[in-house]
This record gives sequence, structure tokens and C-alpha cells, in this order.
Amino acid sequence: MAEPLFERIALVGIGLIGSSIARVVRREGLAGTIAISTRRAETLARAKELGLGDEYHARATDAVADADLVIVSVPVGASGQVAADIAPSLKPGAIVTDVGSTKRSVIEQMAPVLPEHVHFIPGHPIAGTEHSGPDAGFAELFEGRWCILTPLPGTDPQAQEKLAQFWQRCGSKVDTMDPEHHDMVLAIVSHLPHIIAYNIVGTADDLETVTKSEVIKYSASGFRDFTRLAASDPTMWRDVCLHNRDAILEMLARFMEDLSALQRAIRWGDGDKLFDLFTRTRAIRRSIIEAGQEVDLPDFGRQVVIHPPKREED
Ligand SMILES: NC(=O)C1=CN([C@@H]2O[C@H](COP(=O)(O)OP(=O)(O)OC[C@H]3O[C@@H](n4cnc5c(N)ncnc54)[C@H](O)[C@@H]3O)[C@@H](O)[C@H]2O)C=CC1
Ligand SMILES: O=C(O)C(=O)Cc1ccc(O)cc1
Repeated sequence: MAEPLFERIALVGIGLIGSSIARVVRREGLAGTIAISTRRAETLARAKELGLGDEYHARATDAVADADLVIVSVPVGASGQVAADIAPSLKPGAIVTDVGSTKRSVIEQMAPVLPEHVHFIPGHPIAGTEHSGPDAGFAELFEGRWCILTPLPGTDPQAQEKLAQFWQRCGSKVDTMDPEHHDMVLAIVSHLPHIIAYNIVGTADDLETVTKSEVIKYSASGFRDFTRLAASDPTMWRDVCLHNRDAILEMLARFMEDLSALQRAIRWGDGDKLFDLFTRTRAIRRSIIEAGQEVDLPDFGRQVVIHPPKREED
């Protein structure tokens, strides 16, 4: 087993992401000690039952005391409160990071309350599922997935390099990005798809002419894919919507304009327009597969079917 990267890692929040980190840290021997803390006593007890760490603390201050790396894995709306709680107990020189799906808001909440003597380096593993809680995590979650760091100006390059190494040893590829740009990119590739999924499943649920049992019975795979996303954690996604408001509204405006154009093409029978758009979007799917970015979700055993190129006359 390689040398641990950190003497003591503290995990604040032990849901899907926190528990996946705990599992991979244990598997790869990345920490001398894993100290866990979370808000609810039952979740902490479950983490202990699952043997996710070495120490379990009701108070986050006790978990982070003397930690070299602190990872905050809570819904983004709780980041400021957690940062304020742990601030007085952080060791000088410790690296403090997070995994939140939005970055500008997390920085605005955490940076002002963290002491100057720690290295605060925000992060976001682009890896997850629709499940939540400590039972949902798995050590392979980050394998081959990107982790984006959004360091603040003046960040210590050695601390940044050490955090990048940490994520690489968890199996991730690491990129750095400006927080505003991160929030724009994620708004289109992750936040909007979830919002659209919540919306379409809600629309189906509200229909009077098609019954709920018909929706369940006849749901084609397209609709089923939406129901997976729409089963994601409500607290987490409420917070993402509220904390990446501007970028999401910008992308939603673009989306609705394009949807109106699509609606017009359908209304006026503009087959060429529909065909052109569908051809262009199909190429994006191919690029994702070629770039090796398609994920096989272990709990679904979903297989990727790559269709042969479509003939002109089809
Ligand atoms: N679920 C996903 O697919 C992904 C989630 N993320 C981000 O990771 C973070 C955590 O998400 P999950 O692990 O999925 O959520 P989760 O719901 O599975 O776990 C959240 C954890 O935070 C704790 N918590 C909640 N409020 C707290 C508070 N005020 N103080 C202390 N602990 C608190 C909960 O007890 C739980 O242990 C979120 O910021 C989310 O945006 C990032 C990538 C993927
Ligand atoms: O389950 C899915 O399809 C996801 O998109 C997971 C996910 C959710 C939130 C993130 O910030 C990153 C990844």
C-alpha cells in the first residue's frame, strides 16, 4: 500500500458523496485516520455501522480538529453554516475543500468565514447518482470522472497540487476552472437536465387524459431516463437551483427560445428543420461516447447502444 497522502482526513457530511470518498480513501489508503461527522445522529450511527471511518463525531469541530484535509460534502445551501461551525477548530495549514455542485455561491458562503491560516480550495467531482445517504456511496464512483477545482486567486500551488493528487488517487481526472465559468458549464450540462426532468415528470403526473398507471405501465426508455434524474434528492436540487440562479436562468431562457423554435417547426410541418437539428444533436452523443464519457451505472446495468450511422433515405 502506498503512503497515506494525509495523516487525518475529516469528512463533514457522509451522504452519497462523503461516503463514496470515505470508501475510496479507505480502499486506497489515502489517510492515516478518517474522522466523520454529520448533522443527524442516525446518519452518523449508520456510517459507523457501515464502518466508513475510524472516528465518528457528533460535532464537526471534533472531527476537523488536527485534520490535514477537510472535505465538506453537504447540500450547497448548508456550506456557510458548516464553514462557520468548523472555522475555530481548523489546524493552520489544513486544506479545506468541498464537493458542491455550484461554486460561486459556495465560495461566497465559505471564504469569508474560514481563517486565513487554511488553504480553501473549492472542488466539484462530476460524478454522482440519483441516490443519497451513506448507503448509496461506492468506492468506484469517481473512477474516470472529472473533478473540477476552482481555486481562488493567490492559492498556494503546493496545496492545490496535493488536492489534485488526492482526487487522482481517488480515480478522477482533474481540471481547474474559474468559478463563474464552472457555474455556466454545469448549468447546461447538469442543472438544466435535472430541471427539465423534474418538469417533464411533473407534467406527466398532472395529466388528466393519461392516467398515472398508464404513465408507469407504458413508460418508454426516454421517459424512464427522465424519472431517474427526477428521483434525485430534493434538498440538494432545491439548493442547486437557488444557488446557481443566474446561470440557470440564462440557460433556461436559451432553452425556452430553442424549444419555441422547435414547437414552430412541428406546428408548420418543417421536416427539414427537425431533421437538421436531430442530425446535429446525434453527433454530440457520438462525441461523448468517443471521448469515453459514457457511464455504466452499476445499479442499473445500463448498456450503451451505439447505433450505426443512419442512411440518408431512413
Ligand atoms: N448527488 C450527486 O450526484 C452529487 C452531489 N454533489 C454535491 O455533493 C454535496 C453532497 O451531496 P450528496 O452526498 O449527494 O447528498 P446526501 O443527501 O447524500 O448527503 C448530504 C449529507 O450532508 C449532511 N448534511 C445536510 N445538511 C447538513 C448541515 N447543515 N450540516 C452538516 N451536515 C449536513 C447530511 O446529513 C448528509 O450526511 C452537495 O453539495 C451536492 O451538490 C456533487 C456531485 C454529485
Ligand atoms: O445522476 C446523474 O446523472 C448526475 O448527473 C449526477 C450528478 C449530479 C450532480 C452533480 O453536481 C454532478 C453529478
